[in-house]
Amino acid sequence: FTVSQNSPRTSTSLNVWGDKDYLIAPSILSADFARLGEEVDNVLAAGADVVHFDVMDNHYVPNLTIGPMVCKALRDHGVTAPIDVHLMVSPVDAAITDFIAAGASYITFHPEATNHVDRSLQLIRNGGCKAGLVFNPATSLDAAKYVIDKLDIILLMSVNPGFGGQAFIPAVLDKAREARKLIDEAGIDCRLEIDGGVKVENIREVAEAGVDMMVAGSAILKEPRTMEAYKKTIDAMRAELAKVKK
Ligand SMILES: O=C(CO)[C@H](O)[C@H](O)COP(=O)(O)O
Repeated sequence: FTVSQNSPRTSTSLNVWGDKDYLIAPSILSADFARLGEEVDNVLAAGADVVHFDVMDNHYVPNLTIGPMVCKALRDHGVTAPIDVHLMVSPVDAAITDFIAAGASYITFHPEATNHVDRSLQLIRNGGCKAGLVFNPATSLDAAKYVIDKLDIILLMSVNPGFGGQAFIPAVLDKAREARKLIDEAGIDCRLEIDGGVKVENIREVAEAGVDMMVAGSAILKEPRTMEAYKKTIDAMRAELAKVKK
């Protein structure tokens, strides 16, 4: 993968970045890893915009998942949709470099996982990817203020990172409103993403707090694991999003 293929300004990701009010990004943390390619094909055929890819190192978070080889395997499998890599690793720069080479489209990391937030954001953008910071439920947005011109994504964790299937933490809705204000006042082209416990039942409330990129793992990728079942959930999410008051 060349940098230009990954560039948000030249790749297929352009169409799902600016043209849609809301992006739905199923988290493959909840996929059947024994048939990952098929699962990703099915969830994209069902209408997902983005593939959310959770990288956990058993150090920054208490779980161990997947790395750049799996990202490259999805590209080799034929996945052309944006791959949204959420790094739950420390340190971050080596992983950033590896994921750029592996075909990532967006890369986000936690500010407390690196000593050099500004430099790591530049590393991502210089690699042609969208760059973002991730904030845990109890972490303030302060770091975002100092690098706001280098952010394409602010990702709010609405669970403590490490595991899928946890309950949504409602206090994050206030933080979403704060982040939306920050983005709007800065006048930047920045998505506000949320991750953790998002379901058909709460997606509208999340959107009304200003979020425009929805990660959902266990709400979408579950039994019976068919394209039709995934489509039913994604369609129901979009129907809720269509009711959002602007
Ligand atoms: O980053 C994550 C956990 O750290 C997952 O993406 C997140 O939890 C999504 O799973 P679910 O929608 O089941 O809560």
